[in-house]
Amino acid sequence: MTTSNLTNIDSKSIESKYKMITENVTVSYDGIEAVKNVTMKFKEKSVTALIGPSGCGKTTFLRCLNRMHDMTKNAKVTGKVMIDDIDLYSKDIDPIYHRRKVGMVFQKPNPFPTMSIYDNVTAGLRLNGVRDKRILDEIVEDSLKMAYLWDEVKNDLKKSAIELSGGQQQRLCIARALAIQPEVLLMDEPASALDPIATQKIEETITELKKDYAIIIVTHNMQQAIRVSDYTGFMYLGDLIEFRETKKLFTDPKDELTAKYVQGHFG
Ligand SMILES: Nc1ncnc2c1ncn2[C@@H]1O[C@H](COP(=O)(O)OP(=O)(O)OP(=O)(O)O)[C@@H](O)[C@H]1O
Repeated sequence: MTTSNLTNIDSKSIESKYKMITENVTVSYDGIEAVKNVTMKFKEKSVTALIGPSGCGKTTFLRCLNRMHDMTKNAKVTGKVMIDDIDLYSKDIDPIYHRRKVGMVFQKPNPFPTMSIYDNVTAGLRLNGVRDKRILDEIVEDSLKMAYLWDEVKNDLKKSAIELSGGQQQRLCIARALAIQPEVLLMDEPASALDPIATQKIEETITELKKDYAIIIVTHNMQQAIRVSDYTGFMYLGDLIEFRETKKLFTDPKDELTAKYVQGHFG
């Protein structure tokens, strides 16, 4: 399928200010393309959802946005991923410095199991040489507040992270990602391992975080995309089929495949 990605980008999106832009991103595993020529623009202070059937390339694409494929031996990425006009894949940049601008939250909560809540949040900072206790304390409080976990754990920061509930662990992982002060937050099905109440909390957290961040979220759950996102990209077999404001994509899809998918004809 060769749908032109650019023609299906909503014209309103193009006028706005973008935090991140991908240009013709292609990812192949052992020479087989899993993501094909994807061009997308991610606005500041907004949530963009990536939807599509299993295996369509959502996670593969998301992982390009912070160069996570650098660690996958059989993966090859081509194209550009621009953050504030700097190409993350340019040979002239320090990938570690720029990768720090992009935080990631995974499908399953993955706090460091042997560490306390406090140490989980500060792990990345300490790795980057921050030692000042006063600064660390401040960042712990700010990050946990941003992740809407502070009130539940403020008196228990030395408690082991694995003593938290699944939903709390996921919000701790969000706090850990925020502690290194990223500019973009990537979330790969952040609520799929959680119960409905924890899911609601994560969705509320996402809605609050978008006041400060560009958030890109992969989700299987179309209702979740409708609830939390401003823009949605529908992918199919590695192609970006349609990318528009969420409301429009779900109520007035331009592409027949998108229409079939959002109406639940295949999944
Ligand atoms: N490390 C890998 N090596 C080889 N092929 C891979 C690898 N990771 C993913 N793939 C393949 O790439 C394609 C896209 O996978 P990806 O996980 O990105 O899809 P997805 O849309 O996120 O799926 P799901 O919704 O099931 O998580 C699939 O065909 C998958 O089998």
